[in-house]
Amino acid sequence: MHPSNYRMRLSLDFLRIIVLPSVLFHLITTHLTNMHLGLLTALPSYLGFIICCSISKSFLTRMLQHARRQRSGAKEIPCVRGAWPGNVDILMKMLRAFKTSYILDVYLQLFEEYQCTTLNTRILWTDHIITMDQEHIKFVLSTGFEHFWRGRWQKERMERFLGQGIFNRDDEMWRMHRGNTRPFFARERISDFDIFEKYTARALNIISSTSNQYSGQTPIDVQDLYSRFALDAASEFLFGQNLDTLSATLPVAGKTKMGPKGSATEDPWGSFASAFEMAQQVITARSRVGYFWPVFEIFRDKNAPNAEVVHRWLDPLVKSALGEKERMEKAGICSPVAEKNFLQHLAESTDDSIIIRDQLLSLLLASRDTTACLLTYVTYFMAIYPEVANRLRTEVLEHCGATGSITYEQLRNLKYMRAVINETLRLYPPVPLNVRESRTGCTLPPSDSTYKSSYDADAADPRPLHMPGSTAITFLPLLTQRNKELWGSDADAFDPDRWLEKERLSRFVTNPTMFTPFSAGPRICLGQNYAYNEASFFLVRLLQQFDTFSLAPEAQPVGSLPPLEWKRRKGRQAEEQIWPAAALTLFVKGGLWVRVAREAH
Ligand code: HEM
Repeated sequence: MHPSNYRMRLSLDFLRIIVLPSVLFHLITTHLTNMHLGLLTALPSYLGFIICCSISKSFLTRMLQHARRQRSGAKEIPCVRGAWPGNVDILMKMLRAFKTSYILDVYLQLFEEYQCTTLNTRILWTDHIITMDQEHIKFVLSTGFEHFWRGRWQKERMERFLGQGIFNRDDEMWRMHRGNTRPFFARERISDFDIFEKYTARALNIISSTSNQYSGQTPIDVQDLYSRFALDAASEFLFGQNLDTLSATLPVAGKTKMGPKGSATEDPWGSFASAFEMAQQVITARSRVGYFWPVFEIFRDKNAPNAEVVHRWLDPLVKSALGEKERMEKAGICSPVAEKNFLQHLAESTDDSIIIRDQLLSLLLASRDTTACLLTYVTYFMAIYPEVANRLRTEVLEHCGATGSITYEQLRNLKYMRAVINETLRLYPPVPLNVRESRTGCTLPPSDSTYKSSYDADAADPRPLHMPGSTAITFLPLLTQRNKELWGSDADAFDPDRWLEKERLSRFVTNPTMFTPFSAGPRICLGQNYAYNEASFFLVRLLQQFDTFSLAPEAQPVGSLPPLEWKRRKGRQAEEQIWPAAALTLFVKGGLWVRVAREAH
């Protein structure tokens, strides 16, 4: 069934779970037993039979899973035991926590409670695995790649927005996209910094004029600015046209409303950004509700209006690329791949405008929100740790001077800059959680060492674990990358030196999958080096011009400052001065409002 047809899927489930058992019950009572049910007894009897069928099916599935486990010598993934049937209380707790708790804390609490790093939440009797286990994440992404795919449920949630793009397809279609996209991230393409130079200059001009360079009085939402910078640069890099969002209306401190992620401006660009972000929020909300989300969208696909706004921006670009291709074909001109941009190359590979548009949108999503997130959190750290900004600036001035062009080699020599970027990606990975689905049942390797010395005998049991088939697995790099067992007792602290000191770095060198901000295995991020270059380039220019960054909490929109109760909790949340939140990618709720200035002359 096509993933966009979620209503049909729901109807078939209704038939399977409710209608079929009812028909069966009717046949049994009327034809086999000649029972006559009165009005009062009919409803509870039918209901009872339906529930019995579901319980029997669940029991049978568990028996089969047990047999498979016995055969493979694997143990069962520990299961959350809620107080209410179907773990409904756990579902309610999670839904509440997603609104007010620190990012992913609700999962961390479950892992701590059950003393394990992989758990089955079994909400509404449906297996759903969550993991922060480094070994299991490595298996899902890399060593056991063939056992997993994005799967039916994820496609169903994302179809209306991301359609047939690379993030929403598996197998043949994914391979086609990956093969088409990879050449555009070759070293020579991503080391040409002209595009970064152009858009960095525009973004820094905005900072200068908005924040009044020498006094830095006016706060600016840098998360919004970085999103525009990343999108404009990516649009020129990918399809040779600038979406020119840096020229559109900017958010104004104290006056701008809070959008789905950060600030929301009221102009055509604002409506695009809002729809783009809202679509991600809708997908996230669907995954939180789980398998039954279509029940809440029977009459209205919540992503239809968002997709429409976003498509309205992209469709003319696709049309023009297909038109250009036709003209070139008629004129008998065939230019080599090296001379084409990504959109032209995509148009060469297919005439299907929907596939082209979906892939274009996927790449815009990949490049805008992730890079903006990285730059936003680096700026946050420079604001709360001025010594980090000073050390960065000293390195920049030493290797790149105060002006002049920047080369790939110069960026490579900025060791402290790379350490700051990595440390930011460790604590705030732009993709903090992700989901896959098992194709068939398989065996996960034994858990990592986190709870090996636990008092809980089951946690210390070194056997592998049985992963049921057709089951979703949510993995949480943000928690793995803050795991004290892997990173040491100071795992929650921002300390770029852990990437520079040989002994501390050896933890990661001997075990690289404890740090996977760009994912791992066959689906590893294609834009990794592009992102490192872009972020480093931007930071060099930023630090050549400015040296002081300070948070402006009074400019944050109402409801976007961290709740006071976080102060009483352990870990980073106790000292957090912003509210990290996630909707596919990580962001700062309400935007990151800072004053940027130049004190030194
Ligand atoms: C700091 C910046 C970035 C981070 C942290 C990041 C992270 C990731 C992650 C975690 C994935 C795996 C997603 C999944 O499998 O579900 C991914 C995939 C991908 N990323 Fe990035 N990304 C960044 C920047 C970029 C940029 C700038 C581009 C392109 C302009 C890009 C293009 C892609 C593509 C095409 C994929 C899909 C790969 C596939 O499925 O085969 N990324 N990225």
